[in-house]
Amino acid sequence: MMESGDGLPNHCAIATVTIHACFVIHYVGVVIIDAVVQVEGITKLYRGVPALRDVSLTVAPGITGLLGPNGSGKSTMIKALLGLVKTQSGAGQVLGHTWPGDVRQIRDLVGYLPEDDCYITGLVGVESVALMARLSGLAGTEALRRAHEMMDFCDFGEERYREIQSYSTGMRQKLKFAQALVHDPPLMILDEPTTGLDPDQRAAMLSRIGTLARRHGKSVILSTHILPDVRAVCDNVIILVGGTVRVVDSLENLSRPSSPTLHVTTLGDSSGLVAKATDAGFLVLQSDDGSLRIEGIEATDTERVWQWAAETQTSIRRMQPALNSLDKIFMDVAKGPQSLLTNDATESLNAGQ
Ligand SMILES: Nc1ncnc2c1ncn2[C@@H]1O[C@H](COP(=O)(O)OP(=O)(O)OP(=O)(O)O)[C@@H](O)[C@H]1O
Repeated sequence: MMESGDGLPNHCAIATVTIHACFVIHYVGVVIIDAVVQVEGITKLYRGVPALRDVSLTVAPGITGLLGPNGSGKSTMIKALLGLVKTQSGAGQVLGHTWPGDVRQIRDLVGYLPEDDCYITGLVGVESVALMARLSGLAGTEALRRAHEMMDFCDFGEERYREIQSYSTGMRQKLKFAQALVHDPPLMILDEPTTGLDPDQRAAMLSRIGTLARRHGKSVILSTHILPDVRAVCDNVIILVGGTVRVVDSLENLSRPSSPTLHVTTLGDSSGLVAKATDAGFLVLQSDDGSLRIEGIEATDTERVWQWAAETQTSIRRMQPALNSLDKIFMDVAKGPQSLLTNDATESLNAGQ
């Protein structure tokens, strides 16, 4: 079997191209991106207590970060989409299938990595992945071949022949990932896939997620508390708080400051530069680490900053357009009033309908 250069076999690439074609409709000169998930009015009560309150959301193709404080309803939302919990209300579509009516077909098209461990004691790693392949309809030899391919993609060596009970946390996360991917689904729903991973393993996991989305056209819903992971790979962000959707927007939109701002890191004293920028009418904020945010100045206007630095003998180490901090957005949203931010992904989808 030929490979596509990143450990995934070519049939995987072909399948995802085909799937992608189903979700991107070309009209003359206009590309309308269809939604991967579009649901409305989902309410889920656990013994009368709401975990999801009239949730409506649209997930565009690409990688979407699903964020929220503990208990905000992320896992319940995922389980609801997969029909693993029954909801009191809600309707919509997932990958073009009616939700919740066609939930069995939907499950066939989704690779789910649950938050908790899920394996059968006594099996070795590759047997466990092959079992998942067989459960999703592949015949014995093909299931085993595919399981090995997925284990290669997840950087398993000889450990694939060890019993899973002996696996480290990182290996168990990789195993769940291989299990979720083995049937080549167009949509992956990953619940905390990097929890418990060391920095190298975490980077490798994020790189795999990026590869699946960018090279193989898969869509990913990534539920996580780790905001740098969202910054690293996500295109869009959904924030749930108290069972309601507070934000659905692209990461690019959320990151863009309300006015153009430069982030400048200097070596040593920067007071001269601060004075020059302030005299020129710009608001300058100094961070705890000593770096500066010069607000109101366009990224194309860096010449002026270099000039001020030269005039005040300030050494600039780095200068780049400033981004809003995802941590701050998250904290503001989590503690703030009902603030539904606009959703450029949803708007572009709605505009095309
Ligand atoms: N099986 C259950 N029975 C009763 N209540 C539940 C059950 N599962 C979840 N809940 C409650 O529903 C709410 C949402 O929980 P959920 O696990 O969906 O949140 P979460 O955002 O995934 O949390 P975390 O980030 O901690 O995993 C919480 O108040 C939780 O206690």
